[in-house]
Amino acid sequence: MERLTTRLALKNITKAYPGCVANDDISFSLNRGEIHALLGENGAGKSTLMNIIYGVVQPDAGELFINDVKVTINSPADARSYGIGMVFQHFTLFDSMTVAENIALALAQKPAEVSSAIEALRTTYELYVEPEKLVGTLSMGEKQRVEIIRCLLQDIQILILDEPTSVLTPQEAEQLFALLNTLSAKGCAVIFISHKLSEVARICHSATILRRGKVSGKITPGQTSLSTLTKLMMGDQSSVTKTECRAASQSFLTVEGLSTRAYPGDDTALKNLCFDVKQGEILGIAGVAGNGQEALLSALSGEINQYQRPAGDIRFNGQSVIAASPVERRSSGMGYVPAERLGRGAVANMSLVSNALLTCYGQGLLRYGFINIQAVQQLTRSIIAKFGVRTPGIEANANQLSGGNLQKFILGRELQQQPRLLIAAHPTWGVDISAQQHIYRDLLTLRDSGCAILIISEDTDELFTLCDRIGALCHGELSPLMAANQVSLDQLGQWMLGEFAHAS
Ligand SMILES: Nc1ncnc2c1ncn2[C@@H]1O[C@H](COP(=O)(O)OP(=O)(O)OP(=O)(O)O)[C@@H](O)[C@H]1O
Repeated sequence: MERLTTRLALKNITKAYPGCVANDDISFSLNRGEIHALLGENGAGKSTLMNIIYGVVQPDAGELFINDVKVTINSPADARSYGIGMVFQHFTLFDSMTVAENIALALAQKPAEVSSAIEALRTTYELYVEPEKLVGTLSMGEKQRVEIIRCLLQDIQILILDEPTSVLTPQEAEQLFALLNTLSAKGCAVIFISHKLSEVARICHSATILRRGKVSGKITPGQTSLSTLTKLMMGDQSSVTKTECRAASQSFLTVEGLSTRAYPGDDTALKNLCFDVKQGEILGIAGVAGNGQEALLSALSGEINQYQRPAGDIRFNGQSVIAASPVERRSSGMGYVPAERLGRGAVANMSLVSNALLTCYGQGLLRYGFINIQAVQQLTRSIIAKFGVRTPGIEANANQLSGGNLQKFILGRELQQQPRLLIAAHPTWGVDISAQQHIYRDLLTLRDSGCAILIISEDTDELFTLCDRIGALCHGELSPLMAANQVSLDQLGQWMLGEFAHAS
């Protein structure tokens, strides 16, 4: 008998962690075909609530109902048996297997059976990825489609998407919106977590706003203006207007003929990259993840092993640093915000105090080889206060912070050091609008104080808001770099897809 999930309801859900109540008496409901946005500042409790619905986290109190019958969801497998599927921000696919093999694993079927099921979805939803393609060769948009296909083939009727557009080109985001409308028309409900209010207003029928673990409002996005929506979430905010760039003629970062080799499991190799970043300007490099961004970040930061040393040259203020260690590069004035927050940007099971010390040790925190612990604690408190990091305290471990709050901490730690060159990957990834505007202002102030800033990001809105010059990386090659006000969103999207003249 076909199972049909037509209504999900949560009543009085509460979940506490040491030092914080992540979900405080939350009630929420979702009907067949509804696209429902879940909004809220960083640490508001969105991921916790979705993890409860998907069976990853158990609530301390409260009840879940499917079609008005009380249920307990103990695991993701339980959730899927009730027709609930989730696509996480970080995809859960095996790169070395084909699309059909990946899906077959989840369905316990043969890849050939899956291939014909994929064909069937093509006609119903205009949703298709070639079953024989290796997942490692797919774009982020295609990988996301594979995740959605996998959900639909498991008869999912409630689809949870966690910040789904943060990894897509503008063109891929449009395709996703069209798919969500089709899914909704066919009765599938969607929970859409996003910090981008314009897309919420465009595609969502309803929205729940969380603030500090509680429901602070329920609204109809299409009938609510963007400014009202922002105020409901954050209170009054003025958005950042980019000031005129007064870049010096002198370059701080010069990259010449930078090429890397690709090793199995590594990001795409870089092919003969040439560019510079001047003091007092922000250069933005767009691109869909996996097109060489990781290789470029590693080459610039020096976080690379000696066998992977790139060809070509990198100079900071005229001095070659191609053979310099990350520590030496930092002492020449480099600040660095890597894409990966846990593991690269911060050590997961170390306290915020220890994580602050990791890169700020040069700020007078060490004397005769001893750590001045009071000074480190004071610095940590000041980063937390200045960047509005929500945490139970300075001794909390990095992995106890919500994604957005950890991002604020890592960026704050680097900005606090007043670098002369800042290399930042996706600086406001997962950060709420209030914090985002705060970070934009800080980056522009840093630029105006003469810092050279390189931003590598998938978020084109962010790049257009901040950058003075802009370009894109695709298959390890760099597009032309042009003044941001001379480049249209469409043009940047084409560059992100590799449509530009290639360097010989
Ligand atoms: N495993 C955990 N241990 C301790 N505290 C946690 C844990 N997971 C979440 N929290 C805390 O619960 C609160 C809510 O976090 P959650 O990740 O649900 O927020 P969010 O709204 O998804 O935030 P973001 O937009 O930054 O991803 C935060 O204060 C966070 O620090």
